[in-house]
Amino acid sequence: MTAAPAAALEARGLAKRFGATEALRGLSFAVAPGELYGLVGPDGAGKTTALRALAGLLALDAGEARVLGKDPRRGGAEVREALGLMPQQYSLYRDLTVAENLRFFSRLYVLPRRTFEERAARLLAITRLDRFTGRRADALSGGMYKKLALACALLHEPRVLLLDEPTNGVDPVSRRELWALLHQFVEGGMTVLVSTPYMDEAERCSRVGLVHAGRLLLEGAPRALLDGLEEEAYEVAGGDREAVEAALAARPEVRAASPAGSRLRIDVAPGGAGPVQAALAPLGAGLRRVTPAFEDLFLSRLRREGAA
Ligand SMILES: Nc1ncnc2c1ncn2[C@@H]1O[C@H](COP(=O)(O)OP(=O)(O)OP(=O)(O)O)[C@@H](O)[C@H]1O
Repeated sequence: MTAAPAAALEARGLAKRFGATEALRGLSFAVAPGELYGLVGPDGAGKTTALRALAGLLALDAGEARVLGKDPRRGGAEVREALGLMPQQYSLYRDLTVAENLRFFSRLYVLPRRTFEERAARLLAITRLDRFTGRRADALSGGMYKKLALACALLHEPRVLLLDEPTNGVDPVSRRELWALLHQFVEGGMTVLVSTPYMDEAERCSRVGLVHAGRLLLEGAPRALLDGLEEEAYEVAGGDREAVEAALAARPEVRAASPAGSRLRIDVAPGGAGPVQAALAPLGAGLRRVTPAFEDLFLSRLRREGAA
């Protein structure tokens, strides 16, 4: 008997170059069975390339990908059956209905009819697509389209699910519904790796890896990561924007600044708010302390790495 692998998914020093672009530069992380792990990072960070490597769709230049302890390019049927993938551009048949798309994918997975019917009914119910089975895929909203893609990717009941930016281009209500679905699957014992460019989604994962330029910047449980943030976050309101930005740029305590609607959000070195406030007061601007978010954490770590 072989022992079960400790990690459901493992990326060990993944490296991949496309021409002059180094998409992955030694990316490593592991996802435990039953975990909801978020790979969070901006566009171009290497998230899609990492997911493709784990799905066995990519020849790596260096490093190893493992799914349930197996090389996904050599694991054959065992890996194929265990793994579900929802790529960013999931190719549903746009001129087929919701029900026809599900049936098409069930044939790909060679599911017996009874099994298909039971699973499709359950997936349609939990995605709340059961009222739209006759609607063509090209007439679905962005959120409904993603949910149908998710249902198709789940038809063969994978133990491990890879989702590439499932909430990209989806309205806030559908985003929340998609995350609720992922939590349900994880409660049912599935391992889920999800990539997202939205920093605010990091808090919905049991563990996150912040990715930038093909490497992991930071990894951990969301709350613990935020608690470990050294900088204090503030919002700056009032004053002439240009003058305020110039004053902030001159303050060494200000470690990062980014627009937040009509305001500015800044990360300040511990205890550094006093001098910043003093510099802003003559300009008619002030500071308000806010709860740090993942964006603050990301910017702080980028700056420390000398990448921002
Ligand atoms: N097939 C390819 N050919 C050339 N360059 C590629 C290819 N795939 C990815 N890249 C490049 O590798 C880098 C990482 O891309 P990747 O798609 O993995 O990032 P990402 O984090 O998923 O972001 P996005 O949301 O923009 O896809 C980018 O600079 C991208 O342009």
